Amino acid sequence: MLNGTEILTTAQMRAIETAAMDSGAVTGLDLMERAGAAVAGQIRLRWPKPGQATVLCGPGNNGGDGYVIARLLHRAGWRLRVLGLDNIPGPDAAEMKRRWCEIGPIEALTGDALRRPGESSDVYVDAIFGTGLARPPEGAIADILRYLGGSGGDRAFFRERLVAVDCPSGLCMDSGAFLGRRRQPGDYDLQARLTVAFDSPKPGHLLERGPESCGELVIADIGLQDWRIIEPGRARSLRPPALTAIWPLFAIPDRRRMGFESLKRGAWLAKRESRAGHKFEHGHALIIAGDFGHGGAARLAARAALRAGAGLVTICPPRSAMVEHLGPPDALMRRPVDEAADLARILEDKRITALCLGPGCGVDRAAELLPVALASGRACLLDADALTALAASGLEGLHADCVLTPHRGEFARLFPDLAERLAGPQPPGPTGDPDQQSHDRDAYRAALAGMHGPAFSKIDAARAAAGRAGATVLLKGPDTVIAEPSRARAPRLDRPGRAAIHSAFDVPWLATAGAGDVLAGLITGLLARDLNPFSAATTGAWLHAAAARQAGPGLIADDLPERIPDVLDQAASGAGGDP
Ligand SMILES: NC(=O)C1=CN([C@@H]2O[C@H](COP(=O)(O)OP(=O)(O)OC[C@H]3O[C@@H](n4cnc5c(N)ncnc54)[C@H](OP(=O)(O)O)[C@@H]3O)[C@@H](O)[C@H]2O)[C@@H](O)CC1
Ligand SMILES: [K+]
Repeated sequence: MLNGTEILTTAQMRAIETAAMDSGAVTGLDLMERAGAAVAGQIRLRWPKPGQATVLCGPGNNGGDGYVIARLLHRAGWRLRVLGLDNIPGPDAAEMKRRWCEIGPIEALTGDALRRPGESSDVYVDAIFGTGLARPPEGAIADILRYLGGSGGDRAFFRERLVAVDCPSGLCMDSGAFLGRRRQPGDYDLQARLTVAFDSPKPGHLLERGPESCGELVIADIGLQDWRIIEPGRARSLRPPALTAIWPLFAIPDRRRMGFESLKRGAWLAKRESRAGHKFEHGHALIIAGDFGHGGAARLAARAALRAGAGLVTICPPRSAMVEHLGPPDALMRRPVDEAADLARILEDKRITALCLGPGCGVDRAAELLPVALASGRACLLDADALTALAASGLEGLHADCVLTPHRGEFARLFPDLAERLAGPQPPGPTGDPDQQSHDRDAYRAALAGMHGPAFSKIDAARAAAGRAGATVLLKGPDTVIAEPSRARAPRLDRPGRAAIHSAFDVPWLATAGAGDVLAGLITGLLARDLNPFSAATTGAWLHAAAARQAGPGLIADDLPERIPDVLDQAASGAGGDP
């Protein structure tokens, strides 16, 4: 069975919906009715006393959901204003529109109508665009979206009252970017109080602007689960390869969907921990440290590697910095490494299974040791200064057992063109000029080539980077994306490997000095234990945020490794649904 962690791209969602309808078991009308009922139900939960609602309906099926919501709220005693377009939508939305018209009028969906004095509502339902948004909103609709985002000075007013159907309109569900806008937080970006999405989270709910714009995210079950499984027992849906999300599930109301992949993996880790065995069966990790006075980063990494369950961990500073590492933990071993030859000698011991290079290392030292580390063929976690050295070497020597953990700045040093695409404006939408439109659409489609959605996403960037590096890439952030290179025998750009999103927007205190070093150590420990690079990176990211969640605000990086036993314990006992 699939679990609540799987996210679906908009293309996968459409494929599943089509498969369900083609089977004859449900109709599009059934699905739309369920979707609308889910949103109306969530509104009634939060506003138990019927009030006034304004429902804004767009040209497609998202608008169709809006007409259902209007009908169901009306039935529950709400006063309704429905604003819509005079287009002829697809058959399901058209039928829902017809059913609403038997109840009440539809006003034109214009900024003037929305702004009309004396028409204030308790709830505004944004059913303008959903997963079908294909290009930046323009004209009257763009004006409406800006107004809902606060261009009239009412930002706080709408933030309290806006309920988004499937997603806030204008937000690209494959990237979390507002189409046609700058990637940075912009003025008048829509911010909903509540977003009710259907069946599964989409990448856009979890990436970039998505989490803030969606507000509280509720995933509503609309009965599509039978069409999400190709092979029983495998959490894979339709091609392109599934994305998995490891994320805090506090917003998902259905507890049955709370068993999730990382929790299971945590339980598995803890189980392995309790299995009797020799320490070497759990691997041996080397953590390279830097000059005197810079050893804290490597010590944090070493402590984390121990907590992640590596059988042995050795920290390797230069001889002159040895004294800095003489304190606890006593479980840590120490060996000096002054130059590349020292490291090569240590690596003659075949029992060393992984090494971590970068935290507090210094760029020159990292550059000297990097070729030996890579040539050893051991699993390598490369972070911080090692990434700078790697960028200078043109990614030379990387192999499939490497994990790179760049933040945005390091990513830009390693993959400047991808970073530029990621930061740059979205492909422009067609202009309002009818003579220009077909030309613009072609240009727009051309600009989309090579992306999996309407905008170049962090997933696209991480996947392209992993493909280029031939290694697993973990692009850090509150919306960490992890991508592995294609596992096809000959790497193919059109057959990327797995990707995961780890959403940790709920633990802002994790952005603290040394936290990245702990993450590097956790992943190194897991690599040492022979987890494959993708699993080590995703599990490490989850452990890291779970430990931060346990520690709470006021966290310093030193606290993180100490929380790992509790996280594993809870995972093993199946408790702590919100690890
Ligand atoms: N998946 C499911 O299981 C279920 C999905 N359901 C619902 O369906 C939603 C998806 O519906 P959808 O595919 O009709 O897309 P939607 O978001 O309504 O927009 C498409 C319309 O907008 C237009 N358009 C696009 N961009 C534009 C622009 N910038 N400016 C102007 N127009 C623009 C586009 O026109 P076109 O590109 O064809 O010219 C088309 O007419 C989904 O989010 C969910 O709410 C539920 O009902 C049932 C279960
Ligand atoms: K919407």
